[in-house]
Amino acid sequence: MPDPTGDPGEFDDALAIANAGRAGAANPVPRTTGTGYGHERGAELGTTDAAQEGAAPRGPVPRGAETRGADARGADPRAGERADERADERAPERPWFDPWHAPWGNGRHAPRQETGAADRTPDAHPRAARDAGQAPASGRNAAADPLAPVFHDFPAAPGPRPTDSGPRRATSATRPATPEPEPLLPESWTAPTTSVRPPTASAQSPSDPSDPRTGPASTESSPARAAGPEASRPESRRPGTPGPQGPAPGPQAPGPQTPGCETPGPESPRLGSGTPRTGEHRPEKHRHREHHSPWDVARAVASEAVDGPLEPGAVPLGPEALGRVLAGALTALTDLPSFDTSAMDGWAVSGPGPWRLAAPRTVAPAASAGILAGQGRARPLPDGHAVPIATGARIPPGASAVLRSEHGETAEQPDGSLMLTAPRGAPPGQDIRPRGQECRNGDPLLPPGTPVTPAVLGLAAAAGYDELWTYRRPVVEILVLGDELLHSGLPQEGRIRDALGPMLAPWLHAMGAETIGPRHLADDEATLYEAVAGSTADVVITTGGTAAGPVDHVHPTLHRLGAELLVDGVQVRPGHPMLLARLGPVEAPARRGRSARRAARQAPASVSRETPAVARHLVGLPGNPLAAVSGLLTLAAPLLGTLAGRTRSELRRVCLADGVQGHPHDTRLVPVACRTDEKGGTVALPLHFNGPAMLRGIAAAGALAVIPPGGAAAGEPIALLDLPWSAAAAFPDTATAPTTTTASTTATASRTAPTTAAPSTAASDTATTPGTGAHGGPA
Ligand SMILES: Nc1nc2c(c(=O)[nH]1)N[C@H]1C(S)=C(S)[C@@H](COP(=O)(O)OP(=O)(O)OC[C@H]3O[C@@H](n4cnc5c(N)ncnc54)[C@H](O)[C@@H]3O)O[C@H]1N2
Ligand code: MOO
Repeated sequence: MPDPTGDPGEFDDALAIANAGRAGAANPVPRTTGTGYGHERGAELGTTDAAQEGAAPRGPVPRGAETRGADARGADPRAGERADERADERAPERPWFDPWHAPWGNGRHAPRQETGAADRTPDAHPRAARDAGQAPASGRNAAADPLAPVFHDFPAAPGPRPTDSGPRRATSATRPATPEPEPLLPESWTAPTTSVRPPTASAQSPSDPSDPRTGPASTESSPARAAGPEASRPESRRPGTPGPQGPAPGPQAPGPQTPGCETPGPESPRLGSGTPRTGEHRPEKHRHREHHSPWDVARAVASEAVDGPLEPGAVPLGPEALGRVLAGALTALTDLPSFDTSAMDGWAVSGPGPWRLAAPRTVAPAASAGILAGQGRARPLPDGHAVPIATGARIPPGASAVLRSEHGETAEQPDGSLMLTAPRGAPPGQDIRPRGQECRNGDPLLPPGTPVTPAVLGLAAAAGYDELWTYRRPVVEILVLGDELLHSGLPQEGRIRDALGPMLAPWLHAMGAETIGPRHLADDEATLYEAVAGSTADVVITTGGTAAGPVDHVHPTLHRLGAELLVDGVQVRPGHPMLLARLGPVEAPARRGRSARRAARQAPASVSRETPAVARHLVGLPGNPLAAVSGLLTLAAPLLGTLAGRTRSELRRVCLADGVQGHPHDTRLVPVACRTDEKGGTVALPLHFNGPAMLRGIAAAGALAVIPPGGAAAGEPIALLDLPWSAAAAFPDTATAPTTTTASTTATASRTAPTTAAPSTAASDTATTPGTGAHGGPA
């Protein structure tokens, strides 16, 4: 996990390992310093316990029943595209690198030829240079450099590499001039809703299943279907529930991704509003321009492709609930604490001291002699008496305070009894946690739409829950396409390892989904058709085959299935061939099984018992691995976020530590690592190795920066797509809060989540964090 605090340490070590050191600045943040981004009243008054708990000072608690405490709760576009796309595939400057593999594209180096690089890859390994006796030209101990060549060098001094050899293309020495502005949302743009290109002849010819390179046509891991929860608890154990839709995920599209202030997004195009455009007779490059959706529009379309969350159900309080989203408010089922409780080991005392100890012969408050946690109601304590008591035990009726064991002195009296004295006294209410201090029965604790975290599980248990009413997790079936893919061992004979199969399932889990697969399918249209048509998942994710190559079967298959293309290409790099299609529905109850139907029947009255047939969707991810990640975050995450009931939030913005070249027309998604600059602000460091086929940058990243067409300069605030395992994604409020105080960072913390009025408990114990949904983070 990236360190959002910017504390260098293990993470930077990981970066260094990932990138094998770099001749350059030792610390990227200082290096960029000059780039301009600088552009019932408390019962525990005066006690340590009160301070610990943040309880408001409390006044005297009258002697009597324990319940009294309860009241106190108180350039050439094409050339530009290619150059830009590859600008960041470069290896950063490492003198031991073969010049073919040296960095380029930031104005300092000429681009390498595509073919040369692949052929000479082995030379690029640092070991090759070591073996050849080469030393880093800079004289810098690169191995000791904790900071990595993943970091961008832009802007940088122009000039070709003197050691460059082989054919080169000219590249601009500086960041390319911003191209003529192309609005992200052209007035004429409408969401494509038509079917797809007709199947090609090649696409229709079945592949040979016995092709040894294909491997098994359908290797399936054990399905992990969403089993509807076995709800068996009384309704009184469920939180109140919202309407059938639950918390409406905010429909707002994020604003245009222009550098600068966050601006509200335009009304996103509604599904079905588009003029059908097939462009089937046009060359691919022209068709592309017409069909491709602006990036933020594509996200909005994906988010709104479904009306709302999947059906809610009761799940036991435990791992099964973790990561789901509350379908109703979490309401306290009890006062907390549910009785006046001793906060300390010591003595419960009644009135001002000294006190006669009710348990004679006990100098220390031994367990056998006093009131222990877990015991029932104790006998009333008469005025002027004390009784040993343990932390967590019920305060006996009549007690006015708790005196800590270290604050009392006992002395034996001539009659053999023990007297307890307190040199500092025992003010009423001291070290008593009054009943209802944290909440009263019925108080709202968390709003619907709150993701279930470990802490939520703990709170729910404390508040009396045995199970939680949550939205069902979306089930995603992963279909990995590509005859060239190997599933173990080293790449060989033109075949490569499948990088997406191992990556997607855990990534989807981190996004709150359940998965089936990955299934590895041969490049064969019939196989793909059967797999998609037969899938019972809410969402099918395919990898590869989205383009127009001879074995790219996704479009023809969707055509055969009569699918409705909601997004057919996105103006984003990498990943522009990504797509989103609506498949025919599968009748929901049959699909979801008995337990889900039972859960639907047991829904609280406020929730519709009808389980509507929900359309299934297919997200087509391009085969290039980083392009697939781009598609995952652009299309799958918003769709799954809505299905899971997550609330959308605006993307946080963080200033770039370095400038990033932009694509002339398209949004770029560039892996970044967040760091703290010298002013204490969070900055996003663009990482190298961000080419479409590369995962090295993203593996060291905490987020993807959304770079608008034309690029972004150092110091510009840039929207981030936080990766689901980054702290910022999981806890967007906490992650962005500190940045509001720095000039170099802009935080966006607005929420569409419903909020819960904080219960009127003691001061700082009242914090209720609404809208922790991180849909807008990773989504
Ligand atoms: N004439 C055009 N060709 C291509 C265009 C274009 O606009 N016009 N776009 C390129 C871009 S950009 C991408 S991205 C790819 C997308 O192609 P597909 O989605 O059809 O993907 P494949 O062709 O199957 O694979 C592309 C690439 O990725 C490798 N791959 C595939 N699956 C995996 C995996 N699971 N793990 C690792 N690597 C994988 C595959 O071997 C290819 O190298 O189309 C371009 N072409
Ligand atoms: O880059 Mo493609 O953009 O490799 O999806």
